Amino acid sequence: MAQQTENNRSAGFNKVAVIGFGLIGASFAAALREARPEAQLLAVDTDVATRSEAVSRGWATATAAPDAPEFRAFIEDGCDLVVLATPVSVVEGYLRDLAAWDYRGIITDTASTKSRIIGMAAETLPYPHNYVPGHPMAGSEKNGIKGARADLFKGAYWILCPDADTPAEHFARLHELVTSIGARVISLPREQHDAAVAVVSHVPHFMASSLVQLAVRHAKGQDALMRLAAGGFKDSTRIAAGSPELWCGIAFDNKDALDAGLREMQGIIGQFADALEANDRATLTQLLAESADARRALPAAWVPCTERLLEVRIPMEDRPGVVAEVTTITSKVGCNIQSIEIDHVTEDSAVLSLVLTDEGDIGKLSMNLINAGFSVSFSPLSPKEHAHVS
Ligand SMILES: NC(=O)C1=CN([C@@H]2O[C@H](COP(=O)(O)OP(=O)(O)OC[C@H]3O[C@@H](n4cnc5c(N)ncnc54)[C@H](O)[C@@H]3O)[C@@H](O)[C@H]2O)C=CC1
Ligand SMILES: O=C(O)C(=O)Cc1ccc(O)cc1
Repeated sequence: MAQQTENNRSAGFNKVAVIGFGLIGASFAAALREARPEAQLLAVDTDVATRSEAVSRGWATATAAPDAPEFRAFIEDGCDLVVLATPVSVVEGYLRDLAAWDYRGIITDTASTKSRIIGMAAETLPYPHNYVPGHPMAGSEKNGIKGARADLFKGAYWILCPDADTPAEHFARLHELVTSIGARVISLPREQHDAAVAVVSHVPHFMASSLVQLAVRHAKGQDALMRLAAGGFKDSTRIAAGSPELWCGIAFDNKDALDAGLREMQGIIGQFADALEANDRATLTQLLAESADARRALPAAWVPCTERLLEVRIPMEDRPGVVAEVTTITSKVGCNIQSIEIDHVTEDSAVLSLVLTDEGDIGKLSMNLINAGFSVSFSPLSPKEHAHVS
């Protein structure tokens, strides 16, 4: 275990380029600088003021304009992680640069939609398996480095989308990185990502924006109306203040799922309106009660539990895609992977070792893994036994 832990520590990233140093890129960099102060961090951004603020805040060890020779030199001289945190519309040029410079390190991104960027990466990158799509499910209505904070991702979910070609070590390293900045990883199949976030992030944004539209239309000629907007209105519309350009880009990158979600919402609003029109109190109460129950059941802020840990060991001889399959099954049943290690047994066989916190349905996890053809062994682990957790 001591050797294993040592290996995992040395697997931390030492030279990281963050491209796009706005709300998300700069917040990630700030968190990484706290978690791993010894790592070099290059901030790449088109905006001069952003670059100078990146250094003055201590969130980058160096900066470069996209066309500066320092950027290429950093990539070619041992950069081991590139994080793409620009709007998706400008990502393609960077993928081309990385391909032209024969970059062989890991690439991830933070984009709110995945299908377009995944398509570009598959077409452009010579080593597409080195690209592991990512998406932090945290942010804010502010944009740019001015809105960035080192604690933005604390307690947040961070989606990773490995696939059958993703090397187990890449996933393990990114998992360690994401957990080191206080976020928790959810593994999601690539093809499910955009439809899933349409429902929980993109449709809600447009609903918030619609609510504000409604109020603005009624406020015309009624000066006091907006001042009456109380807590409830503010709670449900905060995100509507987000960047229109960013959200227009997200909408068109996820056009079909967003369109379907908005039309479904029209139907749901219609159900409320119909019940009201029909004086149907029972239906109206029923709809409200269903929503209230589901809203109350949302988990409170997540605090990692490291008291009762469980180790799951899964042999992975000659089988591609084990990490994607196993981590997706784990996320699906609500279990949380605290850390992930690969113990190499022989040259072509290894054991995937997951340490789980005591969340989710372990019974279901075991059943689903066995049904998927894995042989699994579970054993309880005390925090002391698992040095990597602390
Ligand atoms: N805003 C949010 O709450 C969240 C955003 N995201 C995603 O993260 C990505 C970044 O979003 P934000 O940080 O919110 O945007 P932002 O607008 O705050 O930052 C974008 C940064 O990229 C820079 N930039 C623009 N074009 C560039 C180029 N060609 N080369 C280099 N830098 C360039 C801008 O100067 C700015 O500093 C987007 O893909 C977004 O969908 C993901 C989760 C949450
Ligand atoms: O501001 C908030 O609370 C958000 O939910 C922000 C957000 C915006 C875009 C994403 O892709 C993910 C999260």
